[in-house]
Amino acid sequence: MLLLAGRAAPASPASSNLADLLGRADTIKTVDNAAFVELLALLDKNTVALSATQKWRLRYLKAWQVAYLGDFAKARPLLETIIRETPDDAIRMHAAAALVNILGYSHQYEEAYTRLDHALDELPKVTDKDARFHILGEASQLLVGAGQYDLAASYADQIIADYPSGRNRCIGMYLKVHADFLGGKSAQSWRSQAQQAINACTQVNENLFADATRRDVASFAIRQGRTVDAINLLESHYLNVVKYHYLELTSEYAALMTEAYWQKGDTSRAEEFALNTVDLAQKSEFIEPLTTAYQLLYQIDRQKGDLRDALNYHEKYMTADKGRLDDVREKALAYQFVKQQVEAKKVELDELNKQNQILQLQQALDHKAVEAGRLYIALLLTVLASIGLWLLRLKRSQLRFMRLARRDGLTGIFNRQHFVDEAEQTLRYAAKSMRMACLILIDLDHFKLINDTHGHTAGDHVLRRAVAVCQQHLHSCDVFGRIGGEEFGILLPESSVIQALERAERLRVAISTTPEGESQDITVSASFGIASTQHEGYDLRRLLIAADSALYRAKRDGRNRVVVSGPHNGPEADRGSSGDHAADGRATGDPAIS
Ligand SMILES: Nc1nc2c(ncn2[C@@H]2O[C@H](COP(=O)(O)OP(=O)(O)OP(=O)(O)O)[C@@H](O)[C@H]2O)c(=O)[nH]1
Repeated sequence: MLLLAGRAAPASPASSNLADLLGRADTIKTVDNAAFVELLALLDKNTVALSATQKWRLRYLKAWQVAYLGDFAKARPLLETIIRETPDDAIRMHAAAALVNILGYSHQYEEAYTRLDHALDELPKVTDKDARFHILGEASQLLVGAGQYDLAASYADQIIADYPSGRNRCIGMYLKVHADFLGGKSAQSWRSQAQQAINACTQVNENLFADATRRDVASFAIRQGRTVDAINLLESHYLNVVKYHYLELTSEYAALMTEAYWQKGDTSRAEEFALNTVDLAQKSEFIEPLTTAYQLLYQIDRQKGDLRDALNYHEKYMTADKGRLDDVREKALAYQFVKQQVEAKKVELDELNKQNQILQLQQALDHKAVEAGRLYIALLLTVLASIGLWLLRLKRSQLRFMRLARRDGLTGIFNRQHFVDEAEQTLRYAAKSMRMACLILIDLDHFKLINDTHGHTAGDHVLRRAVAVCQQHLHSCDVFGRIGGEEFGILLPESSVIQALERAERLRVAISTTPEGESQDITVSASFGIASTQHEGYDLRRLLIAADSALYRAKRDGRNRVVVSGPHNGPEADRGSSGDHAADGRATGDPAIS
């Protein structure tokens, strides 16, 4: 893996601005590591003056330096603490990228992919372009190792999209070309893409990445059998590559030169570069160039007929190739394992989310059910209230109809039927309790004449007034009703004949007395007939007949008088023993009661 580090002018020792120093330190860490270390020491002495974020940044740079020196065991917990504790997204992303890098170097692929996955999950919220570049670059390189070339290319594409120019665009383009090359996309378009990457990197003096791209271009040429092109390209840049002291790239160049010269038939040059590759690759355990070199040394010795050496190299080749294949398999397996775990977690999370959704729906349904229940209750109460109201109205109208059915329309007192019912009930009670009762029948005198003389309305008025007068003299237990046109009945419970006679006489006087303020033109009087249970018994029919008979006699005897029915009141009796209760009353009044 290539180092994805900044490159800038060395720090000015005169700079007193700690924030600037911090920024500068970040950019020179690989270009001038010694100056970088000095800056770290300077910043470390001035930590008090640093803000919280700057302190985290300094901690990250110090951890990075530990990793850069190759002390992965020490660097790892430092980076892990930063990832866990820093509130700054960009610093966390840089630390995660550095950790992924050292985990990859240490062949701890499973953890490297897991860390990478977490960091990539967080990436959408990271706005710092450098932090995005760092993790995307590491992702692209690590995924190439797992054989995930398309994915690696897509992360490189994101870097290219983030940077329209400059160093990071060069690196993005290199990563893209490299992933596409390993992914087998070696078409004509790839060659022009590779050229563009070389140009982009040369423009910004990133010769290392330009030469790394040339490595792929040369490898591509060897694959196509364009051996001379490959040798020319490799030879013209090999010395430059050596100067980087970047052993991985140098050993790869040497291995390619071995292949190219072998393909060309230049066995001695091929052997020279193969031994060179072995020397370089052994130092740094770069297994792929080593495999290539051993394989060719075996072939060269076999061609030379040096079978013992050939066998020796073949064994080394087999061992190196096994190691290479194991490493490739390990990376691929680790990637697949992490991917599966992530998928499983996702499924688990989806399942939890679904359960959550179901719960929420359930709650919503319960809520709706409660609401519906409330609505039903409200509806029920409304229906019940309506029914109650309706029943009340029905009862009222029933009562009104009953009253109308029982009352006389003109005077408001009981009509004939109701009077009969009530009187019969009162008489039954009186009979049971052996108490006397009397029935008085009242008939207005010459009422037809009043109607004829003063009109029907005046007649109605006379009727209402006569009723009102009677009501003034009634007791609460008396039963009062209109029997016919101008005829009324009063049943007096617990009343003797004498009492009935007295009360009838009071009524007679009251009716015939014209109230003050009323016209004296209308002369009103009434005749009264009284029957008592003492003589007639408690049958209403008999009482009515007897009272009517007495009333008839009152009319016959001159009206405006009271006559009591009874044996003493017969035509003879009237004048006999009783001495005629209703003596000579005239229409003018003054009835004589004996
Ligand atoms: N204004 C009015 N007149 C009524 C009503 N009901 C009955 N009448 C009248 O009352 C009169 C009763 O007349 P009659 O039966 O001849 O008796 P009268 O004229 O009172 O004579 P005597 O009973 O013999 O004194 C009739 O002319 C009826 O039309 C009513 O509700 N209003």
